[in-house]
Amino acid sequence: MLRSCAPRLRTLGALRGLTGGARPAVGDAGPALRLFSSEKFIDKDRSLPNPSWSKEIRLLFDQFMKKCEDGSWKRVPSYRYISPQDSKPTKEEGQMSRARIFSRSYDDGLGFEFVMFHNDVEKRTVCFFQGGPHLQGPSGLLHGGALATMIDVTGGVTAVMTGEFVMTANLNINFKRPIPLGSVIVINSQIDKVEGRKFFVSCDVQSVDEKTLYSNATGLFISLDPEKK
Ligand SMILES: CCCCCCCC/C=C\CCCCCCCC(=O)SCCNC(=O)CCNC(=O)[C@H](O)C(C)(C)COP(=O)(O)OP(=O)(O)OC[C@H]1O[C@@H](n2cnc3c(N)ncnc32)[C@H](O)[C@@H]1OP(=O)(O)O
Repeated sequence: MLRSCAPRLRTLGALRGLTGGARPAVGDAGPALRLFSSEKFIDKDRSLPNPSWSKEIRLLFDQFMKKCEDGSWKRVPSYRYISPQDSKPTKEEGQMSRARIFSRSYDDGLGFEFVMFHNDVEKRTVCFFQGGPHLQGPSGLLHGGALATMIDVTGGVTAVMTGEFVMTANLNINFKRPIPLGSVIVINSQIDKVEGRKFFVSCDVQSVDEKTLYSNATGLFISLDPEKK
């Protein structure tokens, strides 16, 4: 039993390691950005343009990279693998060493293509997302679970950027309009309230021209209690 839990514990160790040991102060985005430090990952940064990106998402990427120049916005790096911990894995744990972050588990263009930008002063994150062909739900439309994943990740990043490592406790999603597969959508997420370890986040999902509200959502993210290892 303990053995079968080992890979999970190791992953949790890796995740806890993201905070670098000390718990950074809420509101300090410097340490928060270091949660995404490439030292912890064995992979290239996947939130940069690749040939599968449409013109539309590239344009949005370029616009926001410009906004990063004065430091008000920061691009959030994103990786596929977390660096393996310590010793050589056993055979059964070896399988786990192939673990990928779900939202980065597809090859370029087939699944979740996205980039996020965070504004620390406004405590909000914007995500530009292009859902690939392997994310189909109803014919020609994006699967609701794929959208839920992106809402979860965007909300989670918004909370994580305060400097805490959080887990999702609750998500409530209203699916208002279907999303054409392959289209680019904009997910805006902000922190509405912080109560102790609880981060209340809201999200809306819109078309690029802001004419269509595809979805709105609220989420509760809870930072891990150091007393409850
Ligand atoms: C994790 C992978 C991420 C990989 C990325 C790494 C690199 C990039 C870095 C960063 C990106 C961020 C993007 C992440 C996006 C993906 C996130 C996920 O998929 S997370 C997996 C799904 N979620 C779970 O599996 C949680 C399972 N649940 C738990 O583990 C616990 O329930 C937990 C930690 C959420 C809370 O447990 P407690 O023991 O610490 O806290 P208690 O004492 O139960 O609750 C504290 C307060 O919160 C309320 N609370 C707890 N759960 C609630 C709920 N569901 N609804 C409402 N209130 C709730 C309680 O009533 C309590 O409130 P009162 O302090 O008394 O006022």
